[in-house]
Amino acid sequence: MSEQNLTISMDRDNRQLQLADEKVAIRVKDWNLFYGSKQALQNVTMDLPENRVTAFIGPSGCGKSTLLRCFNRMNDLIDIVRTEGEMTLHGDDMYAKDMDVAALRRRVGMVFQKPNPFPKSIYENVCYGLRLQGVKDKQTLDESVEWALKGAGLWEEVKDRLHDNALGMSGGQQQRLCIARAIAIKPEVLLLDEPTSALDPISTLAIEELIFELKKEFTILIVTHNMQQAARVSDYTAFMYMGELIEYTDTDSLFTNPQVKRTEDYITGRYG
Ligand SMILES: Nc1ncnc2c1ncn2[C@@H]1O[C@H](COP(=O)(O)OP(=O)(O)OP(=O)(O)O)[C@@H](O)[C@H]1O
Repeated sequence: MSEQNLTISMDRDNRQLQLADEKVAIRVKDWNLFYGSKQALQNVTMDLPENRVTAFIGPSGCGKSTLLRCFNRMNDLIDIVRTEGEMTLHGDDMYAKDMDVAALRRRVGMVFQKPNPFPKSIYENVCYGLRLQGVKDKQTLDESVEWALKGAGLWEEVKDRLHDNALGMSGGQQQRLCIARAIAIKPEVLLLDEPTSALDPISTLAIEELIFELKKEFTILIVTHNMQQAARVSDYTAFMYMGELIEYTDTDSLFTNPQVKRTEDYITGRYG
């Protein structure tokens, strides 16, 4: 585990903030990403703190999801993608030639915009990753399913119907199930890509409350279109524009006292 202090840096104007009490989960240095000849991320440098929620905001197409997908190498699945720069997870080079990508994805779990449970029982959805890892012991599986469903705030609602098909649940329940499935294998980092955009306000509130609880155990990185949501759930916020990290600081400062005009224009609704 890295004991490095967190440095939030913005090279463009040489402004640096030191948050001495934070530990770094992911360190990104001079990161570039190209889709073919089109550059989608430009010289992104940032440290992402452990056991905190960091939100990525910015107008459509600014590269939020592309950057999030770099953290578990999901972009490897796209042939035309090329990357440059450094990315480490607790000190380990995530893009090293000998990095086992499946192992990396166990350390960095992901939840997508639309809930995507498997057409299996609630129980089997949650223990899917553990079974893949070869866990067979029923008591271990039972305990993990209960732990993950409690962690995802779903246990009381489903404990009497664990063997029902997950597709019979509401959208909000399905998304919490996907969170339970992701945390069941105890990743270090949880990536949430607009996790509430397909949900109603009540389910959204449940997920936001959950995020607050989950950061006690996991480092959480969330992409959201919704600035109020970023302000409500995150400790730090990164504002991106056209593939660049424009401003990155604690959420209160970013929303109340942005240092860059482009950030101010965005959060005050002048564009986006
Ligand atoms: N698979 C792909 N192939 C080519 N270009 C892509 C691909 N995925 C994304 N892009 C381009 O990369 C840029 C960044 O897209 P990305 O989806 O990361 O932005 P975003 O900020 O998450 O947008 P949104 O908020 O609309 O989801 C856009 O110009 C997009 O068109």
